[in-house]
Amino acid sequence: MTEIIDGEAVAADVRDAVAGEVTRLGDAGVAPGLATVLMSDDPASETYVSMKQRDCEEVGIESFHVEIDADAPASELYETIDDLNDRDDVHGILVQLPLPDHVDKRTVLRRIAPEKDVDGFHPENVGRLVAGDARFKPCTPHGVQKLLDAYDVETEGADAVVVGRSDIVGKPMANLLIQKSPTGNATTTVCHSRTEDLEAKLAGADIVVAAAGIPEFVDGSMLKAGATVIDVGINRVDADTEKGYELVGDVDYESAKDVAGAITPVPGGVGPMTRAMLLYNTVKAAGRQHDVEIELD
Ligand SMILES: Nc1nc(=O)c2c([nH]1)NC[C@@H]1CN(c3ccc(C(=O)N[C@@H](CCC(=O)O)C(=O)O)cc3)C=[N+]21
Repeated sequence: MTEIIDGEAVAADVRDAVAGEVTRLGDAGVAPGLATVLMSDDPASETYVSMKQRDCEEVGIESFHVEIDADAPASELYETIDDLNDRDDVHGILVQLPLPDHVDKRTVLRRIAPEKDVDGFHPENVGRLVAGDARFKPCTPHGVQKLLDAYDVETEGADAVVVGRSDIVGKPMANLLIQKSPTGNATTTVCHSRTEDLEAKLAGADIVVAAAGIPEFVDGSMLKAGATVIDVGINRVDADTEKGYELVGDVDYESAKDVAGAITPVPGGVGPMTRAMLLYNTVKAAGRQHDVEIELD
């Protein structure tokens, strides 16, 4: 029987643990705060940011939201970041991606104080992750790690294939999987758009992390029987539904679910975990900024 990996349930456990730490911070006189910055008219981005605010409310984290006109000059975003960097009540800062074309992402990500970079995208934090001394693990790969751990998926000695090489998911995911740690020690292959024979790479994979951003890119015929399949894709495709779209992953769920040993659904898999790990990083950030020990593993 294929196990369906319940991201909502594991995320709820993470939120419970985070809420406990919010209480501990409160006892120490600290109210953890997360700032979200949205500079985009994209409806999906708006949805994600409002979900993050709702999550904060649920666990008792203060949330602050700044919206910047998508046509505004980049300087407006820089000034916003500088202000948030200086504020004592803001412990984490998330600038929602993607940004408009006239705004240089690298410059923006470097401007966020590394201590408040709860996405883990600042080059200093990327470097620390690669060096095995992460300050903040990026939320999506960290969430995947938590899912694997919650379902006792053995990574040590496993052959893992990450499909996708983005800075946000593919690269940090591969890094975590190869690290010397109880949730690492996997032999990891990273595939991408220029990979010659994806099928051959996937055929031997015990763990597949699909993060290519292409709807239903991986299908069941490519998988090894019993593989653990983690679907990071959250693609909105046009459909005859109330909203006018439906969410599909990077994995063709119907064909994959009978071959896989365990699989994450979309929605309800990795997405809720990404949001939960953002709360986790925010509480960690607040603890460090106020010298309060945070007990989250
Ligand atoms: N600076 C930055 N940090 C991010 O972490 C970041 C970002 N920018 N830009 C966009 C992506 C995307 N992302 C999602 C997180 C959760 C869901 C999520 O919870 N999805 C639900 C369904 C959501 C729905 O119904 O539309 C699920 O999969 O069950 C989706 C998307 C974070 N991102």
